[in-house]
Amino acid sequence: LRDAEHRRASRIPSQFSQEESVTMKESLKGAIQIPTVSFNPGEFNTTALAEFGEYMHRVFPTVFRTSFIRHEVVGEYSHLFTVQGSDPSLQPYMLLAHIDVVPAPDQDWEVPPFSGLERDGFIYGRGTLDNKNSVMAILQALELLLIRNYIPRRSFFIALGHDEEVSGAHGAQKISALLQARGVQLAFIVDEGSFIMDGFIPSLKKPFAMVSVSEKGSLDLMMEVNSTPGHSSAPPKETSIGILAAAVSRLEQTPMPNMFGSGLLKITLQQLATEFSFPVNVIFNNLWLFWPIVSRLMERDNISNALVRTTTAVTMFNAGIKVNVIPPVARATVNFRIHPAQTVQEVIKLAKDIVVDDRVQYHVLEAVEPLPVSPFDDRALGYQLIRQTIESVFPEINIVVPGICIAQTDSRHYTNLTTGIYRFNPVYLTPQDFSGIHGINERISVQAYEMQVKFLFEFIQNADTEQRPVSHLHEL
Ligand SMILES: CCCCCCCC/C=C\CCCCCCCC(=O)N[C@@H](Cc1ccccc1)C(=O)O
Ligand SMILES: [Zn+2]
Ligand SMILES: [Zn+2]
Repeated sequence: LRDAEHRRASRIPSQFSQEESVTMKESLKGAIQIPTVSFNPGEFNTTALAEFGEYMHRVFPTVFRTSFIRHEVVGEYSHLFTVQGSDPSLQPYMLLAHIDVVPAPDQDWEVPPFSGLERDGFIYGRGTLDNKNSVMAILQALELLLIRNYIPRRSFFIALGHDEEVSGAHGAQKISALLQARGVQLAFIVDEGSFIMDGFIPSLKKPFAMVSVSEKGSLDLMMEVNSTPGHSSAPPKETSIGILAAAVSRLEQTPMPNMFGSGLLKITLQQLATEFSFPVNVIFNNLWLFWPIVSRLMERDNISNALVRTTTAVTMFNAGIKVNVIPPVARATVNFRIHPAQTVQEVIKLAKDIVVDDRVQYHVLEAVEPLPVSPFDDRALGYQLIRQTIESVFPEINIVVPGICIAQTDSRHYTNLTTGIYRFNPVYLTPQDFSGIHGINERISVQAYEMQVKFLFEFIQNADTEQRPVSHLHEL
């Protein structure tokens, strides 16, 4: 008990000076200005990635000169930090983020995407939400803690991948293998993949925090139709293009089954019920009765639809060689995002059953099963630490709920090291902000970024506990 009291007394308050606040936002702007773009698997801006490594040394000097922090470059441009805690009996955890960004053509942006310009309290640029905000906030929080002479009790790792946007094969996958070879097992991981949701449910005015405890899988299915080439003046009834177009159209017109009944979403909505007024609260509290209506309503919007089913997106279509030649081959690639209650094999079978055309051949280009659901009960240390930290840093947030990440994250490469994978960025996100991720005018407010640093500053200290924190939010 004396130890607990001592720790409480020696806790470092998350207050930053004016000068520190200015420095942290300027450091983020500098990070945005380095165009660490991933174009295709194995095709990166290596000059920018190397520059980013040097930049981290420059803006976080204390992190790099601290004796109990080991820094390693993995896969040429990814970074692994091992922060040695003072108590080896506590199982380590890991914070994840990625350095690379998707391309951003200048066109349509209000400010150039790699300018890091500040306008009306927002920092604009590619990576401000996905995911240089996390890279910089993690290291910034650690730098500020170290300056205040902080020594962690619990060891932790920081893994910064350089190719998340094109698979993570050279970064996260290599770091994962390295840690496995060292016999590391983690208590939990925190990665990107969810936010404090603001305005995503029309009848819910108050924001809520969603911590994603699972993530959808994916399947890139290439469909191919071959036909005999010839002169276009005497065409066959159907060409390879026509056959394939009809096949992909059938896929688009026939959504995969609604999995609302067998998913985590029911728990998400049940836990959210208290936030709604009558009659929605009654409906969400009695989903055993109302789930057919709710699941239908969720299909209406693209984002909530993505939560209830495996989605089908025809993303590539290539065919034809000349205006007057019957095309010998037509190819289309369909990107399915697999609901956690389904498997890759089930989705392939469903797709074939929808197309029902023997002339179509199928090639699996890439397939990833959905990730298992990480524990989110009262004993789940990672989940409860996130919840506790939200409670102290964002006291205005009434509720923290478990959810599903509709995209994929680098965390999928670390399932060998832990069963506790939590995806959460402590940043408010509106549907408009969401459209900036991989879109145009991606931005973060200066205040939101400082709150993210504050969250991590608190979280790292909270993780020094040996017990799971007691949850005060949302008692069932
Ligand atoms: C009732 C609750 C409503 C809540 C609505 C939830 C809305 C979703 C909001 C935010 C989710 C943001 C996720 C951001 C993470 C993006 C990660 C990403 O883009 N990953 C890539 C990885 C990848 C995969 C395959 C090839 C290359 C890259 C991706 O998934 O495409
Ligand atoms: Zn990302
Ligand atoms: Zn991304």
